Amino acid sequence: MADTLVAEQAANRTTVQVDLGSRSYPIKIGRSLLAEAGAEIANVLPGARLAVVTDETVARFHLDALRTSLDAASLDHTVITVPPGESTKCYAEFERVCDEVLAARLERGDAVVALGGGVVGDLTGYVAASVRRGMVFVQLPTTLLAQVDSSVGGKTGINSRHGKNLIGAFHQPALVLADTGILDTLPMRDFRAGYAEVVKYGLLGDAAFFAWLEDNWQAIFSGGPEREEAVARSCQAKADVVAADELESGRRALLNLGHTFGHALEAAVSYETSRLVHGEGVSIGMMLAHEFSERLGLIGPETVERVHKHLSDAGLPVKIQDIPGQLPPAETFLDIIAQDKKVTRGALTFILTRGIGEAFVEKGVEPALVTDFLKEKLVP
Ligand SMILES: O=C(O)C(=O)C[C@@H](O)[C@H](O)[C@H](O)COP(=O)(O)O
Repeated sequence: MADTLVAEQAANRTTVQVDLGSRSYPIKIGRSLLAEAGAEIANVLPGARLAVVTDETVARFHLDALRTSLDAASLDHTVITVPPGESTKCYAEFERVCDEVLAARLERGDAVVALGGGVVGDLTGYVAASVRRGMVFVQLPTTLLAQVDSSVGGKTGINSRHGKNLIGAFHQPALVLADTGILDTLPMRDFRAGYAEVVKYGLLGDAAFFAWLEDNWQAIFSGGPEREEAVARSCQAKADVVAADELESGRRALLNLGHTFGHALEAAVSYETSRLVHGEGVSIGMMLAHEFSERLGLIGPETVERVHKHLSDAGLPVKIQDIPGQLPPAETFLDIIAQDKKVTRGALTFILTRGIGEAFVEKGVEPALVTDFLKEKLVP
């Protein structure tokens, strides 16, 4: 997966390039990048005006630093603040942010800038994709999850009452700046949740990376240089997949490992982040994908056990019972899964695996098999 590595190392910075022809863009990774955001953005978008979208929590910690940097680069900007949490990915906030961008009279060639985690990035990207039929989009991800996954690849969108991310567009950013220094102050629950997406890259296509994570996860958590390496390797893995299949007509679906079950779990708790955040859903979802693969005779118990051990060593939830409170029956999960974007002509699609690093896309999975499996997994 890393054979097209195009990373430049300079002054403890790494640049991973997402190669998409005229829509190619760099992901810059390293400490203190937020303080340089003004200069970086001015370099890519000279003279642009900006709408910075952020949430109230991120604004409290990081907005001043960004504004100082934008002012120093003479970048005229307005700030739009949204509430924190998954419920912000909704029609009402989408409408409000679009209207505020228009009220600020930004032009198509001006930029909408996401300062925040996955929720802010997904919502802001969809605003950027929609206002004036497509404005320039810049990602300043402030969580591990956003730095290794959601800020890269151009999936933008909001949730619907019918499911997660069901309304959206592919709209690539022009620039991603991942300031890894910000992760020092990220709450541990959010760091862990982001780590689930890091593990995903190993599980889906890079057994050596998974083994490296088994050896180095503590250094990643404690902020050693392994952290930057994990972010860069994750971004490179994602960049390779996205460059090969931008619009998810095939291989990109591998990035959805753990997400079919995970999204259903998030919907089942009505996106209440006190019960489950996205990365936790992905962790349980990846376990379920491995257990389901075992059920289908694709892998043995030792593989399931290895994945279970690593995720639980890292403090991530690994079973449905780790989610507090009541959950709906298996049939309700099936209804949610039937709305998944990977469903083709009514056939359920899952990302399954033949081993660590050997995930594959399986179309036409028998619904009864999934229901029976979930019934068992839901037993308290
Ligand atoms: O970028 C992708 O492609 C992914 O599937 C990455 C996922 O980790 C991410 O959560 C994505 O937003 C989920 O996509 P969706 O199409 O299942 O909504």
